[in-house]
Amino acid sequence: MSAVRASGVRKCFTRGAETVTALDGVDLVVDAGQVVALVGPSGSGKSTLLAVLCGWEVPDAGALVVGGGGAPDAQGWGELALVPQALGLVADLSLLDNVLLPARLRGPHRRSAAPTALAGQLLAGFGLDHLTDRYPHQVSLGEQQRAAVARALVLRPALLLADEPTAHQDREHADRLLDALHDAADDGTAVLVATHDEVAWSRADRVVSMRDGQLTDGPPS
Ligand SMILES: Nc1ncnc2c1ncn2[C@@H]1O[C@H](COP(=O)(O)OP(=O)(O)OP(=O)(O)O)[C@@H](O)[C@H]1O
Repeated sequence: MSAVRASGVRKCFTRGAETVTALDGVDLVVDAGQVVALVGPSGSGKSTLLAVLCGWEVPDAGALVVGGGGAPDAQGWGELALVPQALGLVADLSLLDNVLLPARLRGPHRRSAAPTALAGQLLAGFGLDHLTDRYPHQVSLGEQQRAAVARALVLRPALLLADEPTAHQDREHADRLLDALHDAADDGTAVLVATHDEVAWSRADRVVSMRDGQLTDGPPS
């Protein structure tokens, strides 16, 4: 089952008299249980593609089906989760409360013990279990990034979009993050990860390459 089906997606930005074509007719399918690495040079359009897929940006043209259908920004955290490049942790919440936020927002009627247990496992696996009561500004950038990945995984979303999730990590922590993305895929999550990390490409089920807003299958030539 595909979690992303995009065809002919186009997105332009206007800066004064200049128009930037960030996405130029992008076709992409990501299936449940797959990890797809989205690679390409800085400025090629990777973050814009993730922004369109999560509903932060509206495409100018093309067809897009995310999850079970409907608008991307109408999907709950259980359907679509995001690790943005800027992380987006809530400054006034501890790391643990940040990670549990998707479960809280989902509402009490559907709350179960499962997210709490998974949050604990993720935080321990990412070496954050001694930092759970700290606020984001009291931990390192790499620790914040690992908390943001844990938050995105805590509901085992149908689709996970991750923008450079290993950018602030040493190799060992990066590998633990990649292990967690692949564990989620083994549980059925479709994972699309924009990355410059060649280990992430080598472990992905598929690599797609962006250049000047155009997407092709396979690693860059
Ligand atoms: N809001 C915006 N307004 C104007 N131009 C934008 C906007 N967002 C992105 N762009 C431009 O669109 C192009 C694609 O940017 P994007 O952020 O998608 O690249 P990227 O591949 O994710 O780069 P990086 O690897 O550096 O994160 C770039 O030329 C960028 O300057």
